[in-house]
Amino acid sequence: MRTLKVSTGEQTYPILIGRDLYARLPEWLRSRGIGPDRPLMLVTDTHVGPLYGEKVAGPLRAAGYRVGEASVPAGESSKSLEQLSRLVEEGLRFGLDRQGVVLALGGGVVGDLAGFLAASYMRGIPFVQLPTTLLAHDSSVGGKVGVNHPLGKNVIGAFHQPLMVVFDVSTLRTLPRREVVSGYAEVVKHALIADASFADWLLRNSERLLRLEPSLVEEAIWNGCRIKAEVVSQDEREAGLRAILNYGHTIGHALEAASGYAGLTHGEGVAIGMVGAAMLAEALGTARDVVEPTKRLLQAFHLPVHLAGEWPEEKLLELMRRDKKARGGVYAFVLPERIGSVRLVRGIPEEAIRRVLRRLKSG
Ligand SMILES: NC(=O)c1ccc[n+]([C@@H]2O[C@H](COP(=O)([O-])OP(=O)(O)OC[C@H]3O[C@@H](n4cnc5c(N)ncnc54)[C@H](O)[C@@H]3O)[C@@H](O)[C@H]2O)c1
Ligand SMILES: O=C(O)C(=O)C[C@@H](O)[C@H](O)[C@H](O)COP(=O)(O)O
Ligand SMILES: [Zn+2]
Repeated sequence: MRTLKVSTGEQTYPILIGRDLYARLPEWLRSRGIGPDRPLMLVTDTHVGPLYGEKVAGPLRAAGYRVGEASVPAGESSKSLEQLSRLVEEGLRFGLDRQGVVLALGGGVVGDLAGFLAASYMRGIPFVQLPTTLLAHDSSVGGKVGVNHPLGKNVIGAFHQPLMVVFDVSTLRTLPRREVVSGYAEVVKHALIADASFADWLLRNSERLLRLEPSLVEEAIWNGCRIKAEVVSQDEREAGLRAILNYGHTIGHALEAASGYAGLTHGEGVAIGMVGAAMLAEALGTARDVVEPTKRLLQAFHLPVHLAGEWPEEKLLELMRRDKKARGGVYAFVLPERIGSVRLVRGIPEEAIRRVLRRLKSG
């Protein structure tokens, strides 16, 4: 098992990465001060629950914990106020009180939704992240929790750090191929923003990583979590530095919202968004030779690098003006300086973004 730590001003919590870890949850919960007198509510989705729900709940019940279970429909549309409200109802019926703890078992959708449940339920109770997708190496770390709104991605949410992150990588065996590919977008993002040698390593090992060779996948997840943990530990609430984790997300989030959270996965949107940001940097003259290496790395993981189909330009621009990094409707993008380094740039001219959107469409 590999471990990492996230240290914000107020708390420090562990990230545990390894195989067949759920049997040790009772021991780790107790070490974090959560004994069997505390009610636990396991939140999962309709794909993950039948596969791994019992693997999590079984050892906890055997150790004397009372475990309630709630499941949401699999997919991005469950990151909604409606599902949040349903989970609150399930929590109340189960008897989840202020001593309670939420266990988020699933990908980023469950992690963000159940995390926001924990952040808001009775004004805040603890939660544990149990990620089951590759992409969730990102979403389970750092405490950004929330739900979507038709007019903007993640616009209802909070910062609420988990008690711990337990990433049992054995769960990745059942992940559909499209979600494996999608998850690598955020791994690639972590390399592109902070670690050029990790980017080289990813390029050299892409085929083995796509085949989910266990030791390599663990190495990739560990490195992605390491980079994320370092950034979050320096700037928990995105006062400055943390914005670099949003590389590729100005365009990516606009694409997700414009498609009604149904057209493409988060990772696919981020992949296209990173190519767009690299194009923007080259067009504005703030970086050279970033588009081709970015595309090469994404394509090595079979990720999309251009926009297929019809996309409403005006709507995308409107969504980007409302992006959380924007101020007063002025566009803000995280742009590459070179492979392994990015920075937040405000005041991007609209015409430059239009040209990039057209270039992304033309392939
Ligand atoms: N909070 C953050 O910092 C952060 C970071 C990155 C992404 N996100 C959010 O994460 C979400 C995307 O997460 P995701 O890509 O994990 O999607 P997801 O949670 O929808 O999971 C993808 C699909 O895989 C299924 N699945 C999950 N684990 C499985 C397993 N082990 N075996 C079989 N099927 C499994 C799910 O049921 C779902 O159908 C987005 O909403 C995005 O905004 C948040
Ligand atoms: O943790 C962060 O900070 C990130 O930006 C990580 C992103 O990968 C993630 O998608 C996050 O949810 C986006 O945050 P948002 O504030 O742009 O909604
Ligand atoms: Zn993301």
